Amino acid sequence: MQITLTRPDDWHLHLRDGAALAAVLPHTARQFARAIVMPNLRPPITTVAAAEAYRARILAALPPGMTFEPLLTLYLTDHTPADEIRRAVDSDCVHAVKLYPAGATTHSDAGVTEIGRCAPALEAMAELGMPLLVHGEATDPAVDIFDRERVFIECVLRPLLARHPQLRVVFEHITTADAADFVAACGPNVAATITAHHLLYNRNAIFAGGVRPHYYCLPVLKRERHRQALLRAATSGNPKFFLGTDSAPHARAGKEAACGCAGCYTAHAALELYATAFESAGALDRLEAFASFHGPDFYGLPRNGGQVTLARQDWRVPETFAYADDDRLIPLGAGEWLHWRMLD
Ligand SMILES: NC(=O)N[C@@H](CC(=O)O)C(=O)O
Ligand SMILES: [Zn+2]
Ligand SMILES: [Zn+2]
Repeated sequence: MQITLTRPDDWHLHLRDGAALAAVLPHTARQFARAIVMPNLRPPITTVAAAEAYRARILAALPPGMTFEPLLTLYLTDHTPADEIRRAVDSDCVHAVKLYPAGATTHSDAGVTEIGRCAPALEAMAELGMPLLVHGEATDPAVDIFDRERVFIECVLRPLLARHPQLRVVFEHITTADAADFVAACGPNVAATITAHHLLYNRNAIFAGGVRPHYYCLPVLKRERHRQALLRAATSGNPKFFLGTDSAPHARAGKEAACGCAGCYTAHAALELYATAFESAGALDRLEAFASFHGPDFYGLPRNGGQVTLARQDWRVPETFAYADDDRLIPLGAGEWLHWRMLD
């Protein structure tokens, strides 16, 4: 059995830089025509000039013969000027601006401390139609980690949309029924990405027989009720929900540590993981729209030409991949069997 899809895109991806970039990029470029590339480097990508330089490094790291279009993003700070938004709109390179609440996740320390400080940039974005991508978690350490997304909706996102009703927003990597319901109830200017791992796993995966750092990401996996709500949203056919892997590579030493980094690496088998999730819901026929149509339609970009084929075929995920810093990269599902395989 095989399924053929219009070539998909990844609307939320971490490619890192340098040797790490060179290690992970072929996995994504093999499956996806384009990806929205996150700006949380050190230092973060806060200007169009920095985004253009990063785009050139990504293209230079692409193995000969592969094609891939990186869609860059700017990292919003308390001080992003409206002029930088105008430059981004005029560029062919930058397609969105990313809100990291300061302290919410990996490399977010330069992020936004108080969203009110971003009013000039947000007004320009609302006026010019530049999408705001949101890591939606409350950062008050008193808020329970499993409640951070829900609290963010009420304390930040709902008031933000009330102040800027035209603002185009992608609520990234949603993890709760609350977020899925919120997005579904908003106007067509609000959409969401959903990762494969949040469709496949609930929070038990982090603690199955012992602590499993490779299942630790942010926002953290939630309880089964939420996973089921995400699966319903992803397979609903609603164009507000689309594919964004949040594939977030970290060297093994950074993950398997007393204070391990947040992020799951899924680029090695992204489509296979999504196909597994959609099949579990009896909705393989909805995968193409989620993976290949809803994203470009929201971003106002053309859908891709070309196709990819997935075959019902058992294969074992490698235990590790080569990475940077003389270390290895542990993929999600390392050493486990998958039952779908993308054909070359
Ligand atoms: N998702 C993660 O757990 N980590 C991401 C950052 C992010 O997307 O929040 C990373 O850059 O490692
Ligand atoms: Zn995030
Ligand atoms: Zn991410």
